Amino acid sequence: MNAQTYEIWKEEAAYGEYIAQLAVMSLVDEADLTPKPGLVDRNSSGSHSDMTIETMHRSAYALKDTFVKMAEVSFYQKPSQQLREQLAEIGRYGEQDMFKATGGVNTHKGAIWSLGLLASAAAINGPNVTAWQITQTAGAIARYPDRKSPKQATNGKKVRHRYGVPGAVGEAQQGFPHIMIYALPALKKAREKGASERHAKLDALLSLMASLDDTCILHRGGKEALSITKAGARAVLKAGGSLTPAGMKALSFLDEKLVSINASPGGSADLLAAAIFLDRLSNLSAFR
Ligand SMILES: CC(C)(COP(=O)(O)OP(=O)(O)OC[C@H]1O[C@@H](n2cnc3c(N)ncnc32)[C@H](O[C@H]2O[C@H](COP(=O)(O)OP(=O)(O)OP(=O)(O)O)[C@@H](O)[C@H]2O)[C@@H]1O)[C@@H](O)C(=O)NCCC(=O)NCCS
Ligand SMILES: Nc1ncnc2[nH]cnc12
Repeated sequence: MNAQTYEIWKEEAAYGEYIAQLAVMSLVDEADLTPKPGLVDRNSSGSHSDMTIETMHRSAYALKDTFVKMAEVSFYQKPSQQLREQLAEIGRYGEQDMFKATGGVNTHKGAIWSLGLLASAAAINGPNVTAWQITQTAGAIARYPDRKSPKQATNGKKVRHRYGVPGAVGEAQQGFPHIMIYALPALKKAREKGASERHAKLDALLSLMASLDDTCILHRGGKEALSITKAGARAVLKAGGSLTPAGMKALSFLDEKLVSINASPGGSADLLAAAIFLDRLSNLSAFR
């Protein structure tokens, strides 16, 4: 390796590491955000009898190498069939690492998918790009088929077929509209109102829950659970969001309701982590 190649290699390795660290930090931030309706947080396990905050942390840290590898295979690439299948293979190994770290519990399967595509897109585009450019690139990768995908039915596949919703795959293929139209604007709006980071993230989560057709909720509780979730999240936002006492009361009511029907907005949680990742990447742009 000559000196110039070594310098390029060093910069790429550092940027891949930076992207992966941001991805892991975003997962940890999402897990730590409290109180979240129906989800694992620092106060409770929500609707999940098999997960705790420690499980979420272990899972997030175990995924660091997966995100590093996804970034590394993406430098100097464009969205392509080959890249899609390389990411899918790394993603499937990542799922195994997650199951090893959690004792077989599915904590972040959806997040490996969404954040994996965004980490790859971030590596393709390099520093100082907008969230829109990254989500568009990620969408272009997701539109290539994963020809080696196992044929067995997943919860998501069953639910997509039954209710005709786009699910995690459609969300990515469309360039993550729920992040661009709901989560990132909600973060911005709350900050403009002077909200703390915690309240801004809670409002971003609620804005996702109010509109997302979350296959995790549909699988566990069907259409009724999804309507309850969307209406409950809208009620919190209508009451002024997590910043106001009335909004917090409505949030606590929604949490109790979701736990009582065993509903979990796991898809919204994943998209919140993805929005935090994009927000950090475009705000920090500290990498030189
Ligand atoms: C392409 C895959 C994402 C597979 O997707 P598929 O639709 O086939 O379904 P699932 O296996 O069900 O996974 C989808 C997960 O995505 C999250 N999600 C749900 N709705 C949306 C949405 N509208 N937009 C974005 N994301 C969404 C959700 O993940 C969270 O929930 C999981 C926990 O749920 P829980 O009910 O507790 O646990 P389960 O095990 O599902 O249920 P039980 O059996 O216990 O009852 C947790 O993972 C959260 O993250 C959905 O679950 C992708 O997985 C795939 O193909 N991977 C292989 C390789 C690959 O391409 N990798 C990535 C390359 S970049
Ligand atoms: N905080 C959380 N609780 C439950 N499932 C999740 N999936 C992703 N984040 C989650």
